[in-house]
Amino acid sequence: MSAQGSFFEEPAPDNEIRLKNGELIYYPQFFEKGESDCLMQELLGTIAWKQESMSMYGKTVLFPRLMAWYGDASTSYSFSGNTFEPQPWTKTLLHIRDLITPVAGHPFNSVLLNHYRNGSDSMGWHADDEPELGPAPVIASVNFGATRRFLLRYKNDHHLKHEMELQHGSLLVMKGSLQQYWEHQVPKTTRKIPGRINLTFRFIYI
Ligand SMILES: O=C(O)CCC(=O)C(=O)O
Ligand SMILES: [Fe+2]
Repeated sequence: MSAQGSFFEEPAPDNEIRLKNGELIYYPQFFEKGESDCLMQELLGTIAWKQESMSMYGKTVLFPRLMAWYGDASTSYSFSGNTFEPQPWTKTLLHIRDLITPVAGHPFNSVLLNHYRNGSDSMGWHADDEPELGPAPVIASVNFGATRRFLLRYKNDHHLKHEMELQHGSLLVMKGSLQQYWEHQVPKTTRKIPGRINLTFRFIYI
């Protein structure tokens, strides 16, 4: 196809996944392997990882993963009864943020990090639809380490599903009305797998 032909036709990029009332864009190799390996080690060693707890039916339950919250000083974030005060940006987190911002086409002032230590660590069904994220949040999700399944289901019809495998060095941008209409999860697996780190860059409206 000539350059002119492709210019006028503007084919939808094949990394775009258009769901009913929501949109995903997946870049499987956003970071090359060597850089991904370095970033993973750097984040494992420098982030203030913590196993947080939530209260459920009057009991204190530990989240099945380690977490950390970084961002601009003004951004605090609440979910599952917790309010997280951000730690100041590290050099590595700013480096990653500055690479993904032009691709996501949206600024980010905070990042939630999750460390899934093995296949028993997981994240249950939820949508990132807290009011401070605004009505149609753009969320950029960066992945290092073990490939994990990422499942989506339509809130009003659980038969409507989408499944992806998020690999080492990948970037997934969630946008449009995805958080309003869809939930997502990272299920447990019995496979013997190494750890995985996920970073979700967000914009908190203050
Ligand atoms: O680990 C993932 O891929 C998902 C993380 C997530 O959904 C979140 O932090 O809200
Ligand atoms: Fe999420």
